[in-house]
Amino acid sequence: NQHEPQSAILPFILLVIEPPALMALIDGANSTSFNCLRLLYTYAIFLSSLSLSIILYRISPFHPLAQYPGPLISKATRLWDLWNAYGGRKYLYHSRLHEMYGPYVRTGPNEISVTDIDAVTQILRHGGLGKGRFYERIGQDYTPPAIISALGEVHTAKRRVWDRALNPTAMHDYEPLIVKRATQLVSRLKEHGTVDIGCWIDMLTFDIMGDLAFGGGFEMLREGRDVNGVGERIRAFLTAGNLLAQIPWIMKPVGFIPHVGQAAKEFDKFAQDLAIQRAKNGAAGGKDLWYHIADEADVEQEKPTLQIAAADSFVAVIAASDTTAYTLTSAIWLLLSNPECYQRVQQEIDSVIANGDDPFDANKHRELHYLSGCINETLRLHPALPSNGGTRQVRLEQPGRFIAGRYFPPGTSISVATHSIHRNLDYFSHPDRFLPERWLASSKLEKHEPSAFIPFSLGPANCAGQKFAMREMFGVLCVLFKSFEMKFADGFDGEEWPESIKEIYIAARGPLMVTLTPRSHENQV
Ligand code: HEM
Repeated sequence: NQHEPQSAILPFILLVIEPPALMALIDGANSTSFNCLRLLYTYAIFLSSLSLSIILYRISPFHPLAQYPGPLISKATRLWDLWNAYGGRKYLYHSRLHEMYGPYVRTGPNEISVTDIDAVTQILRHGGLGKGRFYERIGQDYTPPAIISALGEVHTAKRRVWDRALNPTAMHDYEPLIVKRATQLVSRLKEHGTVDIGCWIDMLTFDIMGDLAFGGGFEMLREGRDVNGVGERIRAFLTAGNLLAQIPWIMKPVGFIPHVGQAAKEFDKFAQDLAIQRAKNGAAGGKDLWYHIADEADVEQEKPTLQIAAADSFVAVIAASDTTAYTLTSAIWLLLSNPECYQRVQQEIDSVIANGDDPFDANKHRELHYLSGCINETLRLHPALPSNGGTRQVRLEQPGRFIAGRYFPPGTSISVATHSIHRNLDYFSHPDRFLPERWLASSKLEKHEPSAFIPFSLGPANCAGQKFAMREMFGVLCVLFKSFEMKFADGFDGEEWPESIKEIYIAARGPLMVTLTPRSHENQV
């Protein structure tokens, strides 16, 4: 069948009962005794002939996706991508496939990976394809409905709230909290000297989101570690989600495995406890993200329950912390690996942000053209969601779709290969090189296709926190470059660092060991 099952439960029951039922049917009344070996043979023959027939159909010219090129193993089974996802390098494997086969590659029996930006725009924009089966399942099986898994009108209503929570006026309210945390980061870093800078930036972004989404309480910077294991829990959740996303219909039965089901429940309970604490203690200062998400101003017709507000606020922590921290860490790695860019960006920051200025001032950020180029170049080379999150889908119950002149039958999943698009020679000259100046008006580079730059995705479900993330990244880099001279720590092999990057839905990274020396004319934030 070209359609994957909706849930594994019915197929699983059928697979278990069909062989003995067949045996009973064939033996009929002649059966005198139960023969264990014969039952095993029947299972083996039944399951192998079923698997073989499915595989033969999938790789045959009769399959509706037969015209799309791709490796035989990917056409035959999703297990191969599951294996690649397990190693965290699936996005790199897909990039290689695109180099070999072109902009449309069959990466699963019913999945196409796309790098053609015309198609990607049509897929993600209004009226394009909805979020795929993975999002549906996490919404149904694992979490109360939160923005990331919401579909249709529910998504539109939630998005309205999120857009209000992250508009310029709201962001202005958040600034004192962010500045306070950035100042704390600088003083904590001064106590150390040589640090895993990625880890400290992670603690900064988690503390900021803890303050904004739940009124505080993470206190990672103060303690110098992830006290409540928030980051660990989130990464474990994302790692599992990333694997389940490869075969979404298996999610429900996986939830019945005691340990997994328990972990999901604990995850929910953790968010609920934080929400109860925020509802009781109030904000860490002024209006925060929770104020909007929980609709404390009573603007919406329907106020969310505590459970739903908790789920959405926890999405804020998940969506905003590791993504921003990974991008900032990558920016530092790229700048340390390109000393001339490091010098230039530091000079620019020094000339625009005077001592005592607010490094989070958006008006100042507009003058930092080269820093803006560095951040864009980081997002291009190291997108925090290398595969743009989960797949989109031509819905089973609807007719097939023509996208950029190609036909996609009902049930087709489509994966947007962001990493591959960003490094595509058709869209960017010297695509693998860190060239911040390509983003400057004076750039002479031949190929530069801004529409192929999609680190925050596109369309109605693009990143709700894009402006917030940019403001935070500009501010944190200004603070760090004003406060410290940075270099790779002695004995640390900077060149090897990209090898540590793994995709766990978002990108995760290994330690980036950096030695920090306070600058003489440091900035007071
Ligand atoms: C450099 C940092 C960031 C990057 C690269 C990034 C990227 C993305 C991408 C690619 C998506 C689409 C994911 C999908 O469809 O599954 C997304 C969704 C989202 N992001 Fe971000 N993000 C960043 C930071 C943030 C921040 C700081 C916030 C909040 C303060 C945030 C909130 C969200 C939300 C709520 C969604 C879901 C939007 C929806 O479904 O309508 N993100 N982000």
